[in-house]
Amino acid sequence: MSNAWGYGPTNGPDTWVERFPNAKGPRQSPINIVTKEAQFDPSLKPLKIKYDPYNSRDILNNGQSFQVDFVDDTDSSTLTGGPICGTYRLNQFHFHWGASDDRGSEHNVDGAPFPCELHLVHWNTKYSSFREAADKDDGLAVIGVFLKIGAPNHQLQKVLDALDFVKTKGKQTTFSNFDAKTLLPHSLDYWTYEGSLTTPPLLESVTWIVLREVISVSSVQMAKFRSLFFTREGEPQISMVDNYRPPQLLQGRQVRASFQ
Ligand SMILES: NS(=O)(=O)c1ccc(C(=O)N[C@@H](c2ccccc2)c2cnnn2CC(=O)NCCCS)cc1
Ligand SMILES: [Zn+2]
Repeated sequence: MSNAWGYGPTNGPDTWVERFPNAKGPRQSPINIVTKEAQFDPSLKPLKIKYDPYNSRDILNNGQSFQVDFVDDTDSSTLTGGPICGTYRLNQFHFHWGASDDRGSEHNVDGAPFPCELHLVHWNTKYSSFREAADKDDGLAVIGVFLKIGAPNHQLQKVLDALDFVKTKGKQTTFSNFDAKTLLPHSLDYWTYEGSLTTPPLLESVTWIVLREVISVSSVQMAKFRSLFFTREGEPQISMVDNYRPPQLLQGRQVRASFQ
């Protein structure tokens, strides 16, 4: 039975609560980040990111986005420091984007969306696997990076060139030797808050780390994202666009800033 949830008119974010009651939970993501209300926390440590290109394995169209999966059976690609305790391993990265450049990100900043948002997904090694960590309060940490229309991004282009081989749901191809660190901006200043997965099962297990500095993407490159399909080969084609959940209620949560 195919994943019933999606981003269409009959299975989109407003319908998810029917099968995934977490949708109404107290720590849902994404959110709108009101920069003036984000309090600087001097106790927050700098992010320490160590990614080994050797761990990148394949690229997959999972019918909601495309993701680059990493081998995560050792501590060779890890996130430490920042707001988290202990060591989190990189499991995958993926993106969310719009049908046009005026929307597409999941988090908003001062009420404004970006055309695209990158998520680098990590799990806490105090648990034995991503799946075991996925439903624990401190199980996951996701780094969010906004993409803004500008100069072509040559590191991103390596990922986009592989999309020709994963056009439809379920397609995957080898994607080795990719250094995910090359997708990060120079500054690792961030906002952080306690939230959730932004897709079903919407588990409230994510420490969100949203970078303040954006990376660039050209309009031509955005068109490449939009050349993918939600649907399987041979099915009536539905373009993979607008695969983002809108901002959710803060419900009293505090957003902290690592910078003044
Ligand atoms: N957008 S986000 O960064 O918040 C995010 C990060 C990771 C996951 C995820 O790994 N989800 C899978 C999962 C498997 C086992 C336990 C729990 C969750 C799952 C469940 N059904 N399908 N998937 C695949 C899936 O959703 N992959 C992530 C694609 C992002 S659109 C989802 C969202
Ligand atoms: Zn995501």
